[in-house]
Amino acid sequence: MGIKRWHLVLVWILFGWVSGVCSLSRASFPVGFIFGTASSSYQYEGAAKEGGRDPSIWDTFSHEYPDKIADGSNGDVAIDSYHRYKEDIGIMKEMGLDAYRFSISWSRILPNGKLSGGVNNEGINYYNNLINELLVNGIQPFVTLFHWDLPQALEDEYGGFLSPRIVDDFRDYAEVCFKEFGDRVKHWITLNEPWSYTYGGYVAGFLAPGRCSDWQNLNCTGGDSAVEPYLVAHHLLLAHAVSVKLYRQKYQASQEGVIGMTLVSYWFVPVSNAKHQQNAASRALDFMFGWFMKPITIGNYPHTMQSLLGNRLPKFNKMQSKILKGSFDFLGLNYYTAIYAAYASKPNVGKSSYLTDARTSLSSYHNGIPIGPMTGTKWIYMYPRGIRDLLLYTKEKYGNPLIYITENGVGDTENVSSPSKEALNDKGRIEYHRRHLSSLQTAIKDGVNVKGYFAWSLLDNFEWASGYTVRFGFNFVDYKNGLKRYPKLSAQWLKIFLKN
Ligand SMILES: N=C(CCCS[C@@H]1CC(=O)N(Cc2ccccc2)C1=O)N[C@@H]1O[C@H](CO[C@@H]2OC[C@@H](O)[C@H](O)[C@H]2O)[C@@H](O)[C@H](O)[C@H]1O
Repeated sequence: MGIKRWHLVLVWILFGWVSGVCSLSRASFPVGFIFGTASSSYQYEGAAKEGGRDPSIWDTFSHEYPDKIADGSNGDVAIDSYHRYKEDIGIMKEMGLDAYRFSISWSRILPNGKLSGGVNNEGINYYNNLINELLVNGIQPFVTLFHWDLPQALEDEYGGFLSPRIVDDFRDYAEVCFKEFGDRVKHWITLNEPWSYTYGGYVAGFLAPGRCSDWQNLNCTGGDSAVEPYLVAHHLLLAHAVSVKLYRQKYQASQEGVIGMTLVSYWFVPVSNAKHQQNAASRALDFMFGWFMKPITIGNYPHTMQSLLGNRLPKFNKMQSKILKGSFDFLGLNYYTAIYAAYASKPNVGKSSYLTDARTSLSSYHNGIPIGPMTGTKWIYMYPRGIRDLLLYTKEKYGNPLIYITENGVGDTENVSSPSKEALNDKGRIEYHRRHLSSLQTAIKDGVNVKGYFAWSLLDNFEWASGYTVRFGFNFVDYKNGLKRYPKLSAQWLKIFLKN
């Protein structure tokens, strides 16, 4: 019996359906949806002692405590983007990216952190050149003002974000950036992941300035994990709020840009449907995401934090609450992974710490089973559903704000030092991003107001406590041979994704 005409039609329809379902691409997203990559100044620039830049706390931390960095490295040279930004922008253009998220080094603009210390014109020139090169290549700049590299001078003078004095200094720094770059920068992000800066720098001590309670035996440089995290977060929020107020009052009308903050959160999965376990997951979300999202939405901290922390949680006065409330035009959201949350009772021994304040126990495993497939990064288990769940939660709990996914990505820890076929064959990264983009597409269909996605990261770079031992880039950087850039398989995949 010959193939009938209707057989061919059926095969054609089936092929179309299968390829439509399996072949996710730019066309699967709304017209105008922005695709970009993200980076940060200390992780990419290098030129630590060039161009008039003074040290940040990361220069000090990595040099004074090399044992806190997996390979004892630092960002003195990093991947030399300070000198190679034109080449790197050429890579973005070749890949077909729409935008580039980068951060400004505060101590490259204001070397001693304060306006009174003088503006470094070489720093202004560098970022003008970077912004102009992006624009002539049709790439939108999304600019983060603070991605953890605080001027060391402010840490020395008054303890950095431990002091309320940081609020005015941050506002002055922000104003220099609005003034110098705001005619071309239309998307401002005040802070990157205030939770990570606070947790890593003042609770667990693995990020600069490396503070935590002595009794936690984490080899910290001093500190108090029960008090300092809440002070630092309070001042980060106030620094954000006064800068947004300044931008809106003095620059937004003429420059027509928008301003927000980037938060990171795990998605927390309760270990069972029992009420006390669901409450534990909700508390965990409050202590990581709500800690910052509630203040910028309603002007105060989550009730769970207020009731569990009492006087250890600073209070906002009326004016502070007023300028915090609604202090974002868009929310930047960084998502990497999910984690199980279970109820934990108040520890009857030992002292208080952020680590135990939420009365939750967190683990990537439950009954010996991981929450998702392991990846090349020890704390990242693949859980793409979590990006959708976190977005739906934000939509329902916080009034469906405009959101950009400002970071999503995964690192490889294979001990590869040269651009071998194996090193460039990063199928795991393609799978990670494809699955998270598919989940993001579902969230958009669910009505979440998300308008862009930035992958972490364009290039392998200095990964904080992991140094150069973890590679997140779509492009391989050969640290042993002139920092040459090589596209990985994922760069080819993303280029095709963006073309269709
Ligand atoms: N790194 C973070 C969040 C860190 C939150 S803390 C997280 C949880 C965790 O267990 N670890 C690993 C860890 C925990 C304790 C001690 C040392 C290392 C983390 O780093 N966010 C974004 O992630 C990106 C990827 O982060 C890497 O993740 C793998 C880590 O090994 C590496 O140090 C870190 O840079 C960074 O490059 C961006 O600058 C940053 O905005």
